[in-house]
Amino acid sequence: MPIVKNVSRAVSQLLQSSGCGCGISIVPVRCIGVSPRQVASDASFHSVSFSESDHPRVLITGGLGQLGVGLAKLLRKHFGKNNVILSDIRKPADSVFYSGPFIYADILDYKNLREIVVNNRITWLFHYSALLSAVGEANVPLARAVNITGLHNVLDIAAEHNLRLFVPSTIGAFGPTSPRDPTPDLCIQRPRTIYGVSKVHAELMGEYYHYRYGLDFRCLRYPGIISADSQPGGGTTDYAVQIFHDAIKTGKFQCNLKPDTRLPMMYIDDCLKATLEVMEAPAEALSMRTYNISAMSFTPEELAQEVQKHVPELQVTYNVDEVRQAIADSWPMNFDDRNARRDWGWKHDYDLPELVTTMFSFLGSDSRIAQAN
Ligand SMILES: NC(=O)C1=CN([C@@H]2O[C@H](COP(=O)(O)OP(=O)(O)OC[C@H]3O[C@@H](n4cnc5c(N)ncnc54)[C@H](O)[C@@H]3O)[C@@H](O)[C@H]2O)C=CC1
Ligand SMILES: CC(=O)[C@H](N)C(=O)O
Repeated sequence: MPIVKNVSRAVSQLLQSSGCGCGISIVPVRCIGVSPRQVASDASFHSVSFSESDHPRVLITGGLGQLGVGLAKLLRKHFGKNNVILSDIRKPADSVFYSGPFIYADILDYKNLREIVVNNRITWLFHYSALLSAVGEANVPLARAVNITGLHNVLDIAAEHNLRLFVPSTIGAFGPTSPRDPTPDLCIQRPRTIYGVSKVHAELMGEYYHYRYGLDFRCLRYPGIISADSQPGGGTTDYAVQIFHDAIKTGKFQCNLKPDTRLPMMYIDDCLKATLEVMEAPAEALSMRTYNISAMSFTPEELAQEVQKHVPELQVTYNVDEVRQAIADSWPMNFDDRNARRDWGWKHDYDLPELVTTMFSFLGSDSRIAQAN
């Protein structure tokens, strides 16, 4: 197990430091055996270790989930196919495997992860591995391991190798005692899921490593993300993806949340655009290291009405899943993202009507049950 040495020295340095991460001589990040991993004082933390003319060398962890393949595609367009490595513990589909570099990476295996970062000269890391809200509640020990222990591994490797690190957080990082309409960046965060607790932990640890060790940590709190060509991984907002597939395949959709459950949502292109933009933003522009981002907010009933404009025959019924409903009832209804808009120019492209039109054009309206009949 990892041991943090020199605790008293580290604490006294922390208490003496101004909080900007400057002026710290040697910081033990994590020590194993006789090979302490250290971050030297003269490391250039706020700029990544590639020259301006070079592209970053990117690693995406947990890249085979709902968001990772799309992120790899976007980043490869910007930085070149071979500069972006997708990784996961699952076997990739042929289309993913042959679209660019893929590697096995278990974030719980510290040495393997470090080897990948070193051998591939990684400079930017997007840490997407996680267990989402509903699957997390179904397996708390695994969620704790992946979302918390895995994050610790990633943070230490990022600090040790001077990486720019992106870790997504979520609307799920808030709880029933947070202001819910709207939810600002800074407020009470007392989530009631292991997913939420682990994400608050990630926000705080990332910011702590930033102020304490100078780690270039960047974090966005994503709303529920809606995508056409990738499936959600077991969250509370999954219904908002499933409705499109069911509308097309069967013309019937059974929703597991109540019709009036309002949650912030976003189309995947906006989410990935924001992720790249915050990673490219100059450090001076970032007054914070964790930002809410927002695009739209709707209830299942409102989404169904918009979907019915495209599939008028769609029948929607409600069979509430108590676990998901309790989670959704504790989450923000609207997200206040004014800081992201002011600091680095965040602006979404998709509201509800554009989202629904885009989803149907992706999924192919020809195959709609309504038309097939
Ligand atoms: N999809 C959404 O609506 C939202 C996602 N996020 C965050 O964005 C990130 C990506 O989300 P999704 O792609 O939707 O998640 P997902 O659940 O679809 O994919 C997560 C991936 O992590 C991988 N994974 C699990 N254990 C691992 C391990 N030990 N080592 C390496 N990989 C492991 C899984 O195999 C899976 O492919 C997550 O951190 C999630 O919390 C935040 C808010 C909303
Ligand atoms: C909003 C999220 O973080 C995710 N989609 C979930 O529902 O767990």
